[in-house]
Amino acid sequence: MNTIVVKNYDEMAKKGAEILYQDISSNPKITLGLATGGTQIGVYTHLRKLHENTPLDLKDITTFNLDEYIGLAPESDNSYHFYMNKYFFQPMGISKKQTYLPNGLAEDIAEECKRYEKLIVEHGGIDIQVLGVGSNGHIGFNEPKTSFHCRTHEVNLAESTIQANARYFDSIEDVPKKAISMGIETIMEAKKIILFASGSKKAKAIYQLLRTDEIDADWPVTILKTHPNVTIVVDEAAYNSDDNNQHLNLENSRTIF
Ligand SMILES: O=P(O)(O)OC[C@H]1O[C@](O)(CO)[C@@H](O)[C@@H]1O
Repeated sequence: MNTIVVKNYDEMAKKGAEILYQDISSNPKITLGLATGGTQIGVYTHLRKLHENTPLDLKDITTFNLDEYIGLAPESDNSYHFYMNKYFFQPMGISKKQTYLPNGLAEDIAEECKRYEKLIVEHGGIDIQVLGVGSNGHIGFNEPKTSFHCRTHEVNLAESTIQANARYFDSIEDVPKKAISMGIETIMEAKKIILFASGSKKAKAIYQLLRTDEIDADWPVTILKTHPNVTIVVDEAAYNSDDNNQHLNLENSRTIF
């Protein structure tokens, strides 16, 4: 794993945008796996600025998102369809036919999950998967104890995830309790993974990833230790918890301040 530690959220976002800009420039037919959440807003904002300065050729890229809430229409301003249009697709000038997200309104969710998996395969798989991490260690919406072998599937969101996401909704009752998420196996098939984390709320998850040798279903993010090409861009607050300072295990990693 290549670990890049930066000062704060803004530095994480800039570094992340630079990496993505480089990867997209070197492969105009790239298939990107994309994430949502507060972590990625800065990354997408900086990527847009780089694109405005020196435009990328984006007409042949394809994107697949990690997840979508079940029961939210694409027009709902809390849906991940809405988020992606607002922060990425529209500002970058990416057309609808290049982008895929799970349909949270599908009548048959199991069928929708199969359809989504098939689409990914038909596009030759994901070249670069962007990930955030939940404070409970989830990747996509794969909550603690999810099988490492699952493919795109229906998820019951953990109570801590519902609480964490409540900040975007009028009330906690409005937060969806279910989602469709790419499975851990689906994520792990990406050729390259780049994970972003910022803030002390993510420190426990980052500790489990960087400072223990275990691959632990209680911390889904720990599966990334088995992927051959992972870059982690993390800020000091997410990297430097009290626990993190005690057990340094930085083999195979490179740290830049
Ligand atoms: O970036 P946030 O808002 O902390 O969310 C963490 C992660 O959880 C998710 O919302 C669930 O997929 C991701 O989109 C995000 O990367």
